[in-house]
Amino acid sequence: MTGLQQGRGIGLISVDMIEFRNVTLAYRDRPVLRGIDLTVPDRELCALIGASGSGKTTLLKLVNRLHAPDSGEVLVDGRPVTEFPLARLPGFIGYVVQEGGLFPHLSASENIRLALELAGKTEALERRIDEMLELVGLDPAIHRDAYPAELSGGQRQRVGIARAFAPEPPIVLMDEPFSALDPVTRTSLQDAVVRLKEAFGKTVLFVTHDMDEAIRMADRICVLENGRIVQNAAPEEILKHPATAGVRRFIGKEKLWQNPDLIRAEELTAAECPTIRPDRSVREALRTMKAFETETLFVVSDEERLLGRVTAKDLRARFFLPTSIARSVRPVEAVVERSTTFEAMVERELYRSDAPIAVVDADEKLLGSIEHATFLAMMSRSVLPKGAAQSGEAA
Ligand SMILES: Nc1ncnc2c1ncn2[C@@H]1O[C@H](COP(=O)(O)OP(=O)(O)OP(=O)(O)O)[C@@H](O)[C@H]1O
Repeated sequence: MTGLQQGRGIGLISVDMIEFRNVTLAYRDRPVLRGIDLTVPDRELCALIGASGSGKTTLLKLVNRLHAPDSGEVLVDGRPVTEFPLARLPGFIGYVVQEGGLFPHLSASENIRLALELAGKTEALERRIDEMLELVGLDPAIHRDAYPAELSGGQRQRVGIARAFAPEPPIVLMDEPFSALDPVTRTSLQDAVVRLKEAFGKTVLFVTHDMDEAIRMADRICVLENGRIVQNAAPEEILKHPATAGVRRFIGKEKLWQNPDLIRAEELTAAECPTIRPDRSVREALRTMKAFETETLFVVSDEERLLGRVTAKDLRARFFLPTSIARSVRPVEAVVERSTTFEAMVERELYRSDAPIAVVDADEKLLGSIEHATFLAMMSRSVLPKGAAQSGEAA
């Protein structure tokens, strides 16, 4: 839902986009942000990532005016943030910090109610509070009257998230909200935020140190180094083509392999994939197999469309017959499109057969094949369910 449709009463806003235009900022003459140009499109989650001191938090705080740039502009929906009345910002921009940033003297429900009231919401507050607590996985009957000191770190964080999203602000800023949490709570809250963002259509700017978190949650990852953006791209692009040595180090060597949803069939496809036409003789097929040291050949039409495959075992039985291979062509069990992810291939349990996997384009033209050994090697490098990897090795 757009700002206009929500009728926030702060002008004719129709898109919830954040823009930084050539923003610079220095603390006591020490440059912290050096010419930042960044657009966070409507409804996207952008993760700001970078080493400690690279300027992430400072950049984030420019949006809700906790800092002001020395030069350049910060725009929300094309309007400088300085035009938005400070008093209305809480209803317009949600803000979550580490440990939730709750008011300690207010209960969970009072913390959320205050955010709703500041945003000018007056109706059905109690129902809204309970709904929000439930959305972040807290039981209102147990937690609504608890004070922050009576909640665990993860629960405080959940209340903080509920409070930020409760007024349905079009923009949510999150500053390392999960860094103090154990991995299980962390994952569950990461999923909760992505769910809330999708459900309410929010634009989220999210500061993190953790590349796994960024990959899991973000539509775009913006890497900061020393006050400059060195790369701003989709997680897949960052993993496959890190722009600088610094980004590469930040990602770590194995990160791509740990994200099988980002690896595509075409990247595993062997360049050399011998094929044969269906009118060729059995002898020719066997000769080709011998030359390429393979036990199977894909059969393709003159237009390179995949028709099936032949195996050496089947053909040897017909060796003395002066016939074409046409009658020995069998269907290909495993066919994937070039963009199919490795994760999807594992879900289809393609590791169970030792036949090569055919990779085709949208017109079913054969592009190449993925060897069984390549598939298994990938599985052993990836963090896939152990059972899957083991049964693959046994196949
Ligand atoms: N109020 C301030 N006064 C002076 N210097 C500051 C102030 N706030 C931040 N800095 C400096 O600005 C630089 C960037 O700080 P910032 O908090 O934006 O970095 P960050 O990337 O978010 O770091 P971290 O990951 O450690 O939170 C740091 O060198 C910090 O010391």
